[in-house]
Amino acid sequence: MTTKKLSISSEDFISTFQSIIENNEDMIENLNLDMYVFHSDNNFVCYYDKDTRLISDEQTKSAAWVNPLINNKASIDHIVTDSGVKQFVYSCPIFIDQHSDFHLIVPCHKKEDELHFSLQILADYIGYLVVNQRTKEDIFLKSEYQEKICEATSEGYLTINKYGELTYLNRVGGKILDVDPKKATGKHVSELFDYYEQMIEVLHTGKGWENRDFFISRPSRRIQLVKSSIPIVDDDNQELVGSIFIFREMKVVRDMVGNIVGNKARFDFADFKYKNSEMVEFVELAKSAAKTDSSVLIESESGTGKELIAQAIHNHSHRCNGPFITIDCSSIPRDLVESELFGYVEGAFTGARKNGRFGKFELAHGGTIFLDEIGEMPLEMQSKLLRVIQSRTVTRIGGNKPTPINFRIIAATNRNLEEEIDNGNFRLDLFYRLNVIHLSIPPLRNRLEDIPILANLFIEKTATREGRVPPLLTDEALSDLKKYSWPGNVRELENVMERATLLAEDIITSIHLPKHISSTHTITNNSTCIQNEIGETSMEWEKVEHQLIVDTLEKANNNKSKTAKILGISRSALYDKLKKYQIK
Ligand SMILES: Nc1ncnc2c1ncn2[C@@H]1O[C@H](COP(=O)(O)OP(=O)(O)OP(=O)(O)O)[C@@H](O)[C@H]1O
Repeated sequence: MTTKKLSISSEDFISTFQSIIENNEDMIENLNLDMYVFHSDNNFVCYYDKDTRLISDEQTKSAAWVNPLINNKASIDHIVTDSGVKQFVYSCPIFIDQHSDFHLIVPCHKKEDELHFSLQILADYIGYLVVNQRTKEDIFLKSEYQEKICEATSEGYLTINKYGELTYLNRVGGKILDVDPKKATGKHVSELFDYYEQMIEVLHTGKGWENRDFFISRPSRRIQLVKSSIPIVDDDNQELVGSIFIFREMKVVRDMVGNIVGNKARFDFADFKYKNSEMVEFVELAKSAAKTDSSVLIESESGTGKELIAQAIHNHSHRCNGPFITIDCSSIPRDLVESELFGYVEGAFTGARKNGRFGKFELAHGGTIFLDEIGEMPLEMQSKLLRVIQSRTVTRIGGNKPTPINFRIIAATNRNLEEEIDNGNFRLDLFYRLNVIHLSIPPLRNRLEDIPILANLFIEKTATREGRVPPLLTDEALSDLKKYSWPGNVRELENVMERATLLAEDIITSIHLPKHISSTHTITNNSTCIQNEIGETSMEWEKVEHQLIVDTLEKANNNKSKTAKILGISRSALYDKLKKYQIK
């Protein structure tokens, strides 16, 4: 085994030498000798003057005579000093971790084996103290570093010894567990925590675990923790000496996940544009719904702004700082709905992730859960959802512990749920639970006065995105927009205006609108001619758009959210386009 060489400076050496002199005054006085210390590279380190009893690191006396004495062996030599005096010199290597970095050189008038023996003991003692001092400093520094790291982290750290006694708890840990680290240290975990059995289990099995979740009862509250445990084994005898526990509050983990996944509501009521009096009433009702914590059911046609209103309600409610979790019940594969909503524990089914997974309900803790297209939810899931709403708890698939969740539900559908109930597709009891506050957004065809404001909003949005001046919407085009029935509501208008803005230069006229909306082709020969021209231009545009979508999809590895983001359109707009161009 190679010994690691301890690096030690002359300054450190002198300070250790100094403390030996001070602490062993009698012995040093008895020796009554001047002492030199040299480094193995023949450099002078320090000198102890027996008369003044001081150590000096200034080479006041020439010591060239000492050079031949510096070697790894203890020796006694009869030499002539620089001043011409003949004397014996004892040379004793000072071993520091088996390396003789320093040498104790002691001139003396007569040769005494016993004295040489005592000096070698002194040299060994110096070596021992230097190592000891350095090790103590290293250990101190290491534990200081470790403590500083543990205190600076946002996670809770706790250590127990092999007897199950708490040996360390950091400040964050103390706060999470509602325990004073100073008072708790030294106590057995069974006196401190109600989940101590899992902690002791690590000491019995010697096996740690990662990211398990726990519920613990504290005097003031019940909290859910995510915890990992690392057993500590003594390298020398392979004995288990304790365990470290690292933990976080689940709430913090959820917030973190939420921030990464982007579970935030973006829209506010100010983003909702309208003029129509029915809409004024609707928004007032939605605003008062925001002040309550009751479930809301929004039943409206597709594209009317249900999600926008759900986000605005959340942002206007006392839950505005909590997560806003959207679940699109129509897009989750049937057999994945349960795990998406409620999560699962490790080993719940083949292919289940190690350590299990959160469900969307858990992620919504403290916030709002938006169940979009609730009418598409499979019947068997409806009863599970009802249970969750009633009990306000979620049990992960394969688990047996219900987790209390604080959430508010806003559900939306473009189906007529009462009809679905009559047809046996929707549970009446779930409908009652969801329909505490009922909201319905009027379809766009019933609020023509909203068309100009919305059309201009979308023209501006597209032009800004393209870095252009927004084109002017002509009365002719506006009149066409008002005549159309808008089955796809505001979303359809948004797409039409986006397309028109891209096709037009300074003004948007009828010719920039899709054939089924535009009146141009029915008016004059001249217009028909223009229509034909524009028809070709539109076809050109569609070709370009088609290719653009295909290329972007390829770039985004067929990830639709990413593709929609790159193209600067909503996911649903992308789906519409995929359908339109029959892109699989
Ligand atoms: N009054 C409005 N003011 C501004 N934008 C609106 C308004 N209504 C709808 N929108 C916009 O229309 C688009 C469709 O809205 P949203 O997705 O909320 O509709 P939806 O009713 O949830 O649709 P679906 O039923 O298909 O899920 C969004 O881009 C939204 O911002």
